[in-house]
Amino acid sequence: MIMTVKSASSKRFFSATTLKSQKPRHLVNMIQLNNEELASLVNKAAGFKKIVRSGETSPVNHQKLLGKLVALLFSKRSTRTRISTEGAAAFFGAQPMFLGKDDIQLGVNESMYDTTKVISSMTSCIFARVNRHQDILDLCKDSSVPIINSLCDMYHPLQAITDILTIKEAFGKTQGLKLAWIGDSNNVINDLAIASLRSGIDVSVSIPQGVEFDTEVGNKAHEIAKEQNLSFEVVHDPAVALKNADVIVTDTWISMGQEEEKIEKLKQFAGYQITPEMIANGQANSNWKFMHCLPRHQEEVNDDVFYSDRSLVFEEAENRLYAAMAVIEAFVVNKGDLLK
Ligand SMILES: NC(=O)OP(=O)(O)O
Repeated sequence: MIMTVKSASSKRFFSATTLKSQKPRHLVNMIQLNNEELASLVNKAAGFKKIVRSGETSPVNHQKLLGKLVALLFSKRSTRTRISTEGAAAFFGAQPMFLGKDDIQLGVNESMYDTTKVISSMTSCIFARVNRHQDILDLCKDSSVPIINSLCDMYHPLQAITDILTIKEAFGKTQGLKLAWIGDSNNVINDLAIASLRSGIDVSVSIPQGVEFDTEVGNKAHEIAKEQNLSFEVVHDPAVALKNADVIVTDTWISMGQEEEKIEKLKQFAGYQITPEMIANGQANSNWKFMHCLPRHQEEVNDDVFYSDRSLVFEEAENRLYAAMAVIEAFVVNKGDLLK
């Protein structure tokens, strides 16, 4: 039976329930954004950087989430993600609330479903740092406020937005560049590969023999590359990836929670430490720059590269703040309208 809404009070009820049942837009990974949306987030981040760097107070921005809570549901430790998301929340006038794994009932006394319902009922968004990608998907399913993936085993979208901003600042453009990844197959390169291709950057990923690149991400990367006449490849020889590269990137080989694999990983990654000799041997472009999302370990890059004037690592770390601001504005203040 179809019921028509007739009375004014019914109409009010109808619209209120419709509003409440509207699903928020979440930030899961770079696959879910289109090129324009990513570019808009990067431009927004650059705009916030100008505001913050100029020292100007920004009363309009500081009011946008005044009196609201921003939850940081973190089951893993963090320096950059925690500082940048807390800083971004404060910039918009919100109170950031850090909910570490020893702070709340989740996982000990309470299910993810109940926790999600409760946290989202009292906050304006949830930055979630979890172990499994499925946890992000579960949060998205049950949350009434935006979930911002703040790292899971598959993706790290806040880092990818940051990295595109950092590349754009360093080169004045993104189109026409080549990015070489020399390292593990992990959450950072999964999102960075997609974000780079969405920004007009060719991508060459070098991972050791025996390490697999994620199939779904690889397929999507090839699809975007084909659409945009770009190149995406996964190779096992760092010299192949480095040939004509403008941006050279790596990350830890031993992710949080995998510390017991260290000895095996060091053997598997022999020859993967980024050094000036490796870069010269690979014939990177003369204007090459180095990036690393941090924290860094000696085995993946030596000091001569990491602390050189080619290294963008600390600019990149600071840019995390502006990426988090852009994401809060787009997903929370503008309710998922990323082009606004
Ligand atoms: N790059 C990054 O996510 O750093 P943290 O783990 O310190 O947040």
